[in-house]
Amino acid sequence: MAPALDAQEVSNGGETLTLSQPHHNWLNNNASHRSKVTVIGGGNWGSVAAKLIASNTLKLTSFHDEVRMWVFEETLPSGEKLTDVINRTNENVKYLRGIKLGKNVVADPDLENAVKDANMLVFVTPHQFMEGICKRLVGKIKRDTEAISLVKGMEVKMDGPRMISSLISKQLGINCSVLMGANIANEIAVGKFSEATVGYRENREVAEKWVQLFSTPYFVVTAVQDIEGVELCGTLKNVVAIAAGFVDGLEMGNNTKAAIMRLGLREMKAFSKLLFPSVKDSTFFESCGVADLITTCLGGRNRKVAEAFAKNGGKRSFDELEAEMLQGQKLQGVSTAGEVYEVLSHRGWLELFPLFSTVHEISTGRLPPSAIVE
Ligand SMILES: NC(=O)C1=CN([C@@H]2O[C@H](COP(=O)(O)OP(=O)(O)OC[C@H]3O[C@@H](n4cnc5c(N)ncnc54)[C@H](O)[C@@H]3O)[C@@H](O)[C@H]2O)C=CC1
Ligand SMILES: O=C(CO)COP(=O)(O)O
Repeated sequence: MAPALDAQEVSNGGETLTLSQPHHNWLNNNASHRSKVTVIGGGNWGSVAAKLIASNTLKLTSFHDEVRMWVFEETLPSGEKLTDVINRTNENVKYLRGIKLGKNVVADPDLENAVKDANMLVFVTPHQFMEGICKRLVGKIKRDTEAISLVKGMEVKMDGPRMISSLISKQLGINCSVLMGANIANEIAVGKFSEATVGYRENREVAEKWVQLFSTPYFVVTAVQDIEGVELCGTLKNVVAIAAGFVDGLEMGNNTKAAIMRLGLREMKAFSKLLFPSVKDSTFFESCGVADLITTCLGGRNRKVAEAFAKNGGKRSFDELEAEMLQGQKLQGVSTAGEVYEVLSHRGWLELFPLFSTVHEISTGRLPPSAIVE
């Protein structure tokens, strides 16, 4: 979390705001104090996030135009490097083919170089890579940096579950907000309307700066002071989406799928509140809650691969189906189900969460897909 240094009062359109020193620079439109944004992750959602941000940094004087995007380097079948192709064509041909990112997006394969001038970091990679990325960034981040995590997932350690925003905050010593919502990346990439929720811990000014950076007429962002609630919604709905995919694969129909979504929402809420009693009921009615649950259970990648898993009677593994169907994109629901299961069994809560635990047991082959409705 950013240290609360000497509080200052500044005037903002007649309203007096009290700001801590690290955030003061953000309100200063002087070119030397413009905020510089780096997106860490160049996958499907990472590329769309960079595109949204880059359309705004060109218009808003409080940001540098250029948006750096750290891309995990890979060699394409043509023999070219992915970052070279992105910088030459302005397209992420592997993860978001056919969409121009904006000329001010610069792909960078060097993580340290990508963050060296930034004071706003947007984390958006599959959650399993976040621990390694954070380790590489220790000591490389500017002091007054603010972060936001778009990553849906969590970690489980010996001392219990840890949300990705806390991993970032603790490892890097910076404040981290989250942005989650009903956000299927391919739809936003072509300008179809959607909403999103920023979750923040304390500082409303910081949250508003993130809202400003992401908002477009077709991407409407709202901020709520419930970081754990927002992040747990985004994380747990992926487990429910796996269950919805099983139901689709078994051709059980819409009523059954709606029942799965209802039970899933109930378990999402119960689990979140058991872990963090401060989580607010109202958060489940924001885009990050019920709306993300619905869109992912209808049109997400977790649903799609789980449908194929159930159609194959569980005989082909998720890893195999993921590699074949998503071509490098990653599922989060199967590993999240495993992480949730670990928390549930460790705390003796398995019986309280039949949907979450059954998803894990089916995904690991201990139960058949039909167990989802038993
Ligand atoms: N795609 C979507 O529609 C949405 C995704 N999200 C969330 O955003 C996060 C990122 O998702 P996407 O951008 O879609 O990623 P993705 O599913 O496209 O994953 C591929 C990314 O992983 C990277 N990668 C592969 N191996 C790596 C390694 N060893 N180290 C670091 N990176 C590596 C690839 O370079 C690529 O950037 C996930 O938590 C996801 O749940 C959230 C909302 C929408
Ligand atoms: O999080 C998402 C939409 O908000 C995307 O979900 P999938 O990873 O299942 O595609």
